[in-house]
Amino acid sequence: MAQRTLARYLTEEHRNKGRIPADLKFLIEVVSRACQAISIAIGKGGLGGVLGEAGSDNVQGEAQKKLDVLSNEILLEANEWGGHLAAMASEEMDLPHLVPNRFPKGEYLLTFDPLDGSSNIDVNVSIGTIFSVLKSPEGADLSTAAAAEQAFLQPGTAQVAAGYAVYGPTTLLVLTVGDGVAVFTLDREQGQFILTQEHVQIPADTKEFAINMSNQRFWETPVKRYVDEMVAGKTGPLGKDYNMRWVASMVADVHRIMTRGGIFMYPMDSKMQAQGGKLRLMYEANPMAFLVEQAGGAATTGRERILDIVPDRLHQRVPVILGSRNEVDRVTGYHGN
Ligand SMILES: O=P(O)(O)OC[C@H]1O[C@](O)(COP(=O)(O)O)[C@@H](O)[C@@H]1O
Ligand SMILES: [Mg+2]
Ligand SMILES: [Mg+2]
Repeated sequence: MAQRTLARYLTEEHRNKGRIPADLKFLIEVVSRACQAISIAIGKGGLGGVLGEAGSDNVQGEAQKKLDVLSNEILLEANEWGGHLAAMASEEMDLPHLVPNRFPKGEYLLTFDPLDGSSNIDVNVSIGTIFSVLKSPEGADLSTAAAAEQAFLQPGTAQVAAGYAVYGPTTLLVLTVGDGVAVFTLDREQGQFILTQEHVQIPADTKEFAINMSNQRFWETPVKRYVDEMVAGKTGPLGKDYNMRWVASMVADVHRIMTRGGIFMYPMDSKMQAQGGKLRLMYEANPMAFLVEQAGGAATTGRERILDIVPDRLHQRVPVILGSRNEVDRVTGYHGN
């Protein structure tokens, strides 16, 4: 049987199922080509001069790596002439980037974390790109970058597509257009993403959890209780032994959960109370929550469904608990919900 490329999958979603308009299909293809370019840059590593610090800070006060900056530029450049977008927003930019007037414009908004897992770049561990697509609201003020921020402030339920690329031993693109989750593997010789899995389902139960345990003393009581119970294993109230994994690249941790289940938590803690959490809503939590729900899992902050949050700013941070449904429900229940 002929290989199903990303382009073919998207054409089927457009033509046969009527799920996505042609514009969205082309936009996703452009994003996928940018991810291919990022994958190639990463593959060169020290030979390509892409490792190390950029010598600058982003809007969140985090030191940027060369690859954070390069990946951001690749995504901006690839998408601005594509003709399907009105504006883009990124972890690495204070304000939205408007598509310049010299290029054709479209009705979509794209947000991205160009390079996720920055602390893993220089140690050759899996990293990724996360993206989310929204529609620009009718009559949105896109006259200036500052005014455009408002157009992005839509809940995750408004996403029309979301995905991530994981740059690991293989480069994968994991995508949802609201019709389940599909996984594409980059065939480097062909320069194409090929469909390798469809209808991804996250098992409802798991024996594997992912959390940065070094924050334990800062967690709130419900998360402390839940992790204590998992660590107690067979001798505790959950009655089974758990294993722990923490890659420290959200993309890689979420991908493991997509593959074999598990629960991922970057919960609220007392160090982060003022900033609202660690992970960013618009380009980390929302796209991952959309993907996880489409794969039958659940995603909450502990207190509410992530996709229901109405953002009040572009770089808003939120606590994140996602993965196997029964485990997410359990710890969300411990928060009194
Ligand atoms: O260093 P920590 O506290 O383990 O945090 C790891 C988390 O931070 C992140 O790296 C944040 O993403 P960025 O690298 O895009 O800033 C997540 O991917 C990951 O889950
Ligand atoms: Mg990130
Ligand atoms: Mg990043």
